[in-house]
Amino acid sequence: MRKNPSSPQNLSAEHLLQHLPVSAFVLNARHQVVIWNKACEQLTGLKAEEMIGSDRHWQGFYTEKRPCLADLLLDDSLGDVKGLYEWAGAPASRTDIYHTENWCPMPDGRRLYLVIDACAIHDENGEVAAVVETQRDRTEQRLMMQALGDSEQRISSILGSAMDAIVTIDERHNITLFNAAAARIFRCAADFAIGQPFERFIAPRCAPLFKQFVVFDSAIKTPAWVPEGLSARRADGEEFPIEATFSPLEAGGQKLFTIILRDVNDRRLAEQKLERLQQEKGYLQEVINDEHNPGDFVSGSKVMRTVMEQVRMVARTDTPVLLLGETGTGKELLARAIHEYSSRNAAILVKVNCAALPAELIESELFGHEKGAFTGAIQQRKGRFELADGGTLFLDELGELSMPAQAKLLRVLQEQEFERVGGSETIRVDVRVIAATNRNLPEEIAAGRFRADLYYRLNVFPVEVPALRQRSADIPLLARFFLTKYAKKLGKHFDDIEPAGLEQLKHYAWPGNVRELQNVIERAVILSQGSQLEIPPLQPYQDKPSSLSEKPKTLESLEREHILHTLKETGWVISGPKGAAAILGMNPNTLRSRMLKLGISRTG
Ligand SMILES: Nc1ncnc2c1ncn2[C@@H]1O[C@H](COP(=O)(O)OP(=O)(O)OP(=O)(O)O)[C@@H](O)[C@H]1O
Repeated sequence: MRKNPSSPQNLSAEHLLQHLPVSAFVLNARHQVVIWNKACEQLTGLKAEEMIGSDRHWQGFYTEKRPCLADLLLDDSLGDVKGLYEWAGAPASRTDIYHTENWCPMPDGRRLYLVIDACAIHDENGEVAAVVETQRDRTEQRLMMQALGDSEQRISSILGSAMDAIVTIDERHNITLFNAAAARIFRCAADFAIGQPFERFIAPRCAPLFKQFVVFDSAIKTPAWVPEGLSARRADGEEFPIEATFSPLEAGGQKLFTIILRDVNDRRLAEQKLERLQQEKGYLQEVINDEHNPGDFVSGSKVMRTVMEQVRMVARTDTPVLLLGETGTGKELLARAIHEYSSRNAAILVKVNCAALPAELIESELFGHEKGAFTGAIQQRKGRFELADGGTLFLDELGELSMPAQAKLLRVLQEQEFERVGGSETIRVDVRVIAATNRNLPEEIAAGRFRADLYYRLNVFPVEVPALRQRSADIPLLARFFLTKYAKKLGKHFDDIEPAGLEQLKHYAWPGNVRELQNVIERAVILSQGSQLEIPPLQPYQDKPSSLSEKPKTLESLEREHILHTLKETGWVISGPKGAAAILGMNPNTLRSRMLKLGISRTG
């Protein structure tokens, strides 16, 4: 007993307060502590002897001076309660108990979440004579609630961002949880779905199968994965195949089932898109590695300006274009220009070098193949026709196309549809075809190597690209264009081409056309030291005059001899600035395929 109570009634009340298992203190009307009970000593660490008679009771709960709930009640200033407490009940009538909650920095350094109640004691005149305040430590519960709230938030954000539909059902099969993906997949808001039987979202014919997986039996503890055979039904009635996992779970004494499912069509579409993107990426990589740039087409001669006019005109249509001309005249560059000037330029131009492909692979390259269509076809592959859908397909070296591939190509051109090798599905595409060849197709037709009907189909708009020797006005323009290009690439500078060299260029026959000129300039840029580009002597090109007695040689045998001769000169080096391809003015790949075709090999 710290204070002599004035009456036996008070004695028992004070005694009761002192031994109350709840922390409590009592203030008189002058805010002085009159009781500081044992539980309060324990909670605050402050002794009753120090507190009784003082107004330092706030020190038990706060590090800085501020009113406690008991002070607010005494001063009748409960209006301030909201700003001072983490949580406060609405101030009620004077006789009521006031309820607040707060994080309190205790004198021993702990931070406690206290539930604080206070109540006024009135004298016989109805004046407030004292106030009792109690404090209960609810830190653990508060932290638990916080952790629970956090994990609930985390779970709901995981559920919300999951790509798969996540649905929970109770024993009556009624939906209790329906995440955002479920709402998207089933085309139905969660508010609408929750409470509905899940059977509503299962294709009716699959309901019996569904029931087999949702068995509320406590012996079943592991999830069941159903990869196929189940179909779901969207809110609008549309059915779709699903793969799903059914997992039994018990939460809060309630038996539930969680169903995680995804639209298999969505997955298939995504896989197809990915595959297509990968193929396109591979193809685009080839295009990037290719140095062609349609913006860099040099044409100064009258004849080339006419060609360019034709190209611009035909570009606006979907007509097939047949580019005819010797090797290296710029046919591919023109094909790219046609694509760029056309309305298809947002899609890609897909090139097929018919000469660089073994005959048996051309069909699979053009039309794609199904998995297992032939040895090595380990997966389905789209052909270049499919890749070019919406864009342009450029068939380079058309004259090298095999007869079976010609027949297929003809069908695509007529019907814009085809089947993959080894497949039966008919695929429709919207493709504009540009073809190029340096062969004389009427001669090839006569020799039975090219289909006449395909020739007439493609020959709707033939563009003759003249040989460089027929447009000598272009030679200085092209030579200076290549000079700038290679000097920049090699970090060199030249004022111009030396006059004698330029004359030589103008009078040379250029059997390899622009490609050969380009190679000559590239080599000159590498070798020249002065301010003028020196052109090395060019070997005059002349066909060996065949003696009258000699049997006239075929074009093919002449070609074979010429390639063989060049290869021997380069020591069988094919690519690079000093390789046979550069000297012959051919693509190294084209040269390799010509060698294959003509049976030229080092050992042979
Ligand atoms: N008018 C031109 N302006 C700029 N560069 C050109 C021009 N014509 C051709 N070229 C360049 O010459 C090289 C050969 O051109 P391209 O590949 O277009 O010829 P092609 O006729 O398709 O040859 P092939 O029949 O051997 O496939 C390319 O590097 C190309 O960039």
